[in-house]
Amino acid sequence: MTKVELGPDGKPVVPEEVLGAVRTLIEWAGDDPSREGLLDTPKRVARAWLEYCQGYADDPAIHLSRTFEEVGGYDEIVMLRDIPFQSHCEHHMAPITGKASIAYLPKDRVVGISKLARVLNGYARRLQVQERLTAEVAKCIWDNLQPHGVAVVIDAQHGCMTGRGVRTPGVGMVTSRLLGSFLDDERSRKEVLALMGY
Ligand SMILES: Nc1nc2c(ncn2[C@@H]2O[C@H](COP(=O)(O)OP(=O)(O)OP(=O)(O)O)[C@@H](O)[C@H]2O)c(=O)[nH]1
Ligand SMILES: [Zn+2]
Repeated sequence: MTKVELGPDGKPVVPEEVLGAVRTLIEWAGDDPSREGLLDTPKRVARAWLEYCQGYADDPAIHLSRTFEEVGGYDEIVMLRDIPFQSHCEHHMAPITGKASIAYLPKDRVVGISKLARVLNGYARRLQVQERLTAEVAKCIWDNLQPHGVAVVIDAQHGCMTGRGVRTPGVGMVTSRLLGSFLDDERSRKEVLALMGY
């Protein structure tokens, strides 16, 4: 990721070529980038995209580096259900809006529960396809916590299918990645999917 400089107002400085690119897009789309309402738009758009893509500056594995072992012998499923998130599809840079359920079956140690949502955001705030997002979140938890099982299910709507193209508002894309005991053991798989509400 390009190093971002902060201006005196504490906001990111936007290079002239980025401003120019947004101006060109506005013009190409049919509007006049020099009219008053659009004058500051390139700067806002550029800064907004830095936020949408904040994940490039994040190493999601770091969020899983602090674990706790004293959990009273708890060795059942730990889950964050229906975490709302936003991402952007890498094909159209259109919003992907949805919810993710993330579960793992701990082996000896657990992680602070907010960290699962942080891992999700670290990968979601990039240009994505939903399949890769699902797989990356699962792999990060699998590699770093080395649990007995990991399950990630994402249900999301794609702006490129609602606001344009095929225009099918309301349709959800569902993806899942199950690893370890959630993949191998039918009883565990059924239990985790039932807890997620599937
Ligand atoms: N598998 C998958 N497809 C996605 C995702 N996000 C967007 N897409 C699809 O990416 C595809 C890109 O297809 P193209 O034919 O190259 O692009 P397009 O002409 O804009 O396609 P339409 O959206 O059908 O108008 C579309 O079918 C999108 O629905 C995603 O996360 N996963
Ligand atoms: Zn798309």
